[in-house]
Amino acid sequence: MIEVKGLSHSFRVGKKGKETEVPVLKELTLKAQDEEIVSIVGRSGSGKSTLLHILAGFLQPDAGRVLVDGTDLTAMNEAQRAAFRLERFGFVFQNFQLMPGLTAYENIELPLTLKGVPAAERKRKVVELLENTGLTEISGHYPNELSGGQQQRVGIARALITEPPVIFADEPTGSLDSETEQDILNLILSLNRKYGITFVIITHDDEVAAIANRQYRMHDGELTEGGLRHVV
Ligand SMILES: Nc1ncnc2c1ncn2[C@@H]1O[C@H](COP(=O)(O)OP(=O)(O)OP(=O)(O)O)[C@@H](O)[C@H]1O
Repeated sequence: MIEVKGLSHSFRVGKKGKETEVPVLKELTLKAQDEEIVSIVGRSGSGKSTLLHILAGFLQPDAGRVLVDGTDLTAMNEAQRAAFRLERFGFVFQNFQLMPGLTAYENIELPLTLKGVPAAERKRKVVELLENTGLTEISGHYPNELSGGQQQRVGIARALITEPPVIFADEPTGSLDSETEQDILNLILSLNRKYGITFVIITHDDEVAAIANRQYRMHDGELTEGGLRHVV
């Protein structure tokens, strides 16, 4: 479970000596229970990316706490946060961020190789995940030989391969047409059900936000909880 309490952050902007403080996050409270899909919807500039960077431990807030299963991320130093992130969090990006020189298979395998997982275990895991994400047939293709939707499937599989309990997705369908968007949202829903992974989705799109069990709305750095979707 992720719990955010009293989270505030400002950026100092402008010329040296003449900087001004711009408050970006104002006393936020947020909760993401295990196995939930949580969405944070808001306009450009409302502070969503700043919040995501703090939740994932890339940025230290001015005030407040981020508790992940009771462990306070904000009390850790940078190295501790990086190690924690590697173990616990996966990331999905709007522009996929696949390695262009690696095939779909190799892109998905890469996090396991970096973790030092033995070859036989890597193969078993990648083959299984390729099947579960519908990618087996295109596993030998390079990113530029794939559609946007296929590239995002590979991006999602790569985030999943190390089995993190939480995946942060920053505008995961922002580069896709509406039909492909639906396809990727269905994949996220099915992976959430199958593996019990918590997804935290940042978006400006109300339709994307609507797949979440718990929906937050960000407006000028303030966050309000906008209702629960009851899954049947
Ligand atoms: N490193 C920074 N230094 C100064 N100001 C920043 C910095 N990062 C973000 N900001 C400012 O903080 C505010 C919120 O930005 P943020 O990127 O969090 O919004 P967002 O909702 O994610 O927008 P978008 O959807 O366009 O990515 C903006 O006014 C932005 O200019």
